[in-house]
Amino acid sequence: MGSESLVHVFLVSFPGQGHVNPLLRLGKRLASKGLLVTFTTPESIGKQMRKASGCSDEPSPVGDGFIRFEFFEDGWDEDEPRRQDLDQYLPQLEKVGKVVIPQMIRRNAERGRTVSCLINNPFIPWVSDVAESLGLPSAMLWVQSCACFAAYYHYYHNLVPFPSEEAMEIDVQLPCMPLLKHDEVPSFLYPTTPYPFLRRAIMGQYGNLDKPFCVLMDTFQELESEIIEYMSKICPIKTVGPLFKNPKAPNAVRGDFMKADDCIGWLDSKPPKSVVYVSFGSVVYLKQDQWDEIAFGLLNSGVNFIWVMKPPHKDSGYTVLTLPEGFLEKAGNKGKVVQWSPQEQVLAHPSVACFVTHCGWNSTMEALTSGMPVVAFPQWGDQVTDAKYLVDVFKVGVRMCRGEAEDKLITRDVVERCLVEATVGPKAAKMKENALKWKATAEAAFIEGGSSDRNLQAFVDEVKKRSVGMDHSTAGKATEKANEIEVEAEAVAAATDGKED
Ligand SMILES: O=c1ccn([C@@H]2O[C@H](COP(=O)(O)OP(=O)(O)O)[C@@H](O)[C@H]2O)c(=O)[nH]1
Ligand SMILES: O=C(O[C@@H]1O[C@H](CO)[C@@H](O)[C@H](O)[C@H]1O)c1ccc(O)c(O)c1
Repeated sequence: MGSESLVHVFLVSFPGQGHVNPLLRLGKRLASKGLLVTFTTPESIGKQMRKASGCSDEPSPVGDGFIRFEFFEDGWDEDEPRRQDLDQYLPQLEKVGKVVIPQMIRRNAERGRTVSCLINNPFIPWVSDVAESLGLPSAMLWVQSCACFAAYYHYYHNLVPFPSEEAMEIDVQLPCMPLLKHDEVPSFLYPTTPYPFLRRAIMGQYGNLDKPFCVLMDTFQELESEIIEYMSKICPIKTVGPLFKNPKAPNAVRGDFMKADDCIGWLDSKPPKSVVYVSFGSVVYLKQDQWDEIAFGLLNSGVNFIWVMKPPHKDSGYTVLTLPEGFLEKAGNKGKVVQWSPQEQVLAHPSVACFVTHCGWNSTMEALTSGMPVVAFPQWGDQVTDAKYLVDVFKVGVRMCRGEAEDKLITRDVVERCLVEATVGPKAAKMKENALKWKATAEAAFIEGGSSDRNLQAFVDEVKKRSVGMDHSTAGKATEKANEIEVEAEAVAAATDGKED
């Protein structure tokens, strides 16, 4: 069957690696169940994805369906530095996205690929407005834990007290969740957060929560059972994780912004469970003095290690981190420093003993699903909550710090102690045992007939059912609305021309 006769879903992603990965993984899962999937995000990232991962606008077969990429211009010059400032970039994305996404949908309809459903991830809640204005069904993929989803929900609706300027250090008790200390609540909710624009973006999603007919989540029933059950009574949640595992679609289609350095051969040469993998994801940058302490902690512990040292974006304002003098020589063949790693493969490698992680939700799910114990080094956002769960609830981790808000230098001795605790002795063995249990539970969830697979199938069936009503007249209505939006946008642009920067 050609791709054009398939039901078509259109995925719109916030341009961050930790957002693109889960949405693209969802896309591959949907494609493997027989849908045509178009994945879009701004061209500035599309350009990187094309170069590093070969993403193309031609449909690639995935299982019973297809996936293709179609990027959009965000209205700014190629090297516009304001893209690194989300306070400015998020409103720009909304302004442009509300015009160009309907145009893309109309073009697709004209080419025989009528869109039946729009799916977005958080930070770009306006996609639900676009869907509504076009009369299209929509869904949202929540890319963090259900625990964080619940925390934001209770904050948005003012259901329990959260830390405030008057009471900064209060603990937070949410239903069906362990007591969160003040610094274990997603840090965008702290009154002092340096990222209020991300709180605004997430709150925008909650303001729009009545629009998607389904909230998909990259978690699984058995991992967060009580809170999932609780929140499912309030929102139309479907857990579909871990999304990074796709039995029917191997890794051919990927969305990395940077090509991964090869380190698998090096790992092959190391004994089983002898390597510590260190990565802080795609957005966290530590300070130089902290970097130095980690470097000495790694050397002093004597472990083998792979350390990801990604270069900062030129407009990010971060200075390039350096390694202490003579570090690489002292580490010799015990250590490998890379700019970007093939993380899924690294976590699955038998030589890797543990993962020093910033606890982003993707890294958390990938570690749990790979049976990999962690050393938790959270910084901000959901990471501080994920660290709490990894250590105290899932019992697969040692805590190395409490987050950026604490503003505390973690010394080389603490780094060394945590690395030893996570790799040798009875505590390490117990954490590994727990991690392997989570791996087995995760596998049972995503294989055919498992809880996540059933939810995903139910979602696909619902999208197909809703698409039946979407005959030519509905497609025509979408085209008409897209035309109206375009005309309105042109009028606004003409009226404001020259008045803006
Ligand atoms: O060297 C690296 C570092 C990270 N990742 C991937 O990048 C994503 C990072 O997402 P996460 O939510 O953990 O953190 P973020 O980067 O969003 O802070 C995960 O899927 C990782 O597997 C990777 O492939 N190579
Ligand atoms: O929030 C940003 O990225 C990460 O997203 C993950 C999924 O929500 C999350 O688990 C992880 O902790 C986050 O680091 C993000 C923030 C700012 C920015 O400029 C980005 O490009 C991404």
